[in-house]
Amino acid sequence: MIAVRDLTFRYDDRIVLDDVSLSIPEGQFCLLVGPNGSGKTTLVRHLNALLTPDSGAVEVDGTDVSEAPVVARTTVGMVFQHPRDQFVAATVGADVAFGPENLGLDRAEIDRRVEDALAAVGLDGRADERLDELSGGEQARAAIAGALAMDPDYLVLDEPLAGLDWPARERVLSHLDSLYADGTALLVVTHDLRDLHERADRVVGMRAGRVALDDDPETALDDLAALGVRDPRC
Ligand SMILES: Nc1ncnc2c1ncn2[C@@H]1O[C@H](COP(=O)(O)OP(=O)(O)OP(=O)(O)O)[C@@H](O)[C@H]1O
Repeated sequence: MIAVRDLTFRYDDRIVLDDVSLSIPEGQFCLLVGPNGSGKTTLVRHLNALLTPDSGAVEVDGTDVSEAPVVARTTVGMVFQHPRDQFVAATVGADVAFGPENLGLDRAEIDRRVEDALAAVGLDGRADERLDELSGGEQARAAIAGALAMDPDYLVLDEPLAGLDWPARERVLSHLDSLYADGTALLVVTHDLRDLHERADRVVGMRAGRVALDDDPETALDDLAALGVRDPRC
């Protein structure tokens, strides 16, 4: 379980997360919604210790992530909205292999994970291409592949479908389905609930740094407009 307890965080003097408490159980498919600037990205960046709380704590499977950031980053995979920021290598294959290499896996296992992850996002056969020569959507898919190759227990995706063409979108959704079926917890930050709402177990909504909504997807529908989120049925 990911347990966020009484988390408060400021940028400079401005409170961006205000006493947030939230638990995400193993295997749950949870959507995180809310208006621009409500604190969604700031919250998820705490889940694997990319940010440190001013007060409160985040625990993953009972371990405080600030005390064990490497364990947290292995257990909680993260795909950001601007994939360029998260690449560490020049080519697609080297970047996707980077995480598994750091887990100390043997070469055959690394190669298998890279191959599977690239196939899952439709980038098979493109391992040797330079990341800076890919389109925005292809970069987004490479970033997702990087997280998939880590085989995390919890996977956080910030707007994973934005900018993807229809076949890539379908491929990513179908891969999310199989991860979920295999027991991976998914936390998807999004402004667009289409194709996600019906898959989710839960919708959490943020407003001004606080949790303003936490409900099952059907019940949450009535409260989406108040959070500036479009009803996926419209
Ligand atoms: N590096 C930073 N330095 C200072 N303020 C920041 C920084 N990053 C975010 N903020 C501020 O923190 C607040 C919350 O930002 P955050 O990115 O968490 O919101 P969000 O809900 O993810 O928004 P969006 O839907 O636009 O992605 C915003 O007001 C933003 O301006």
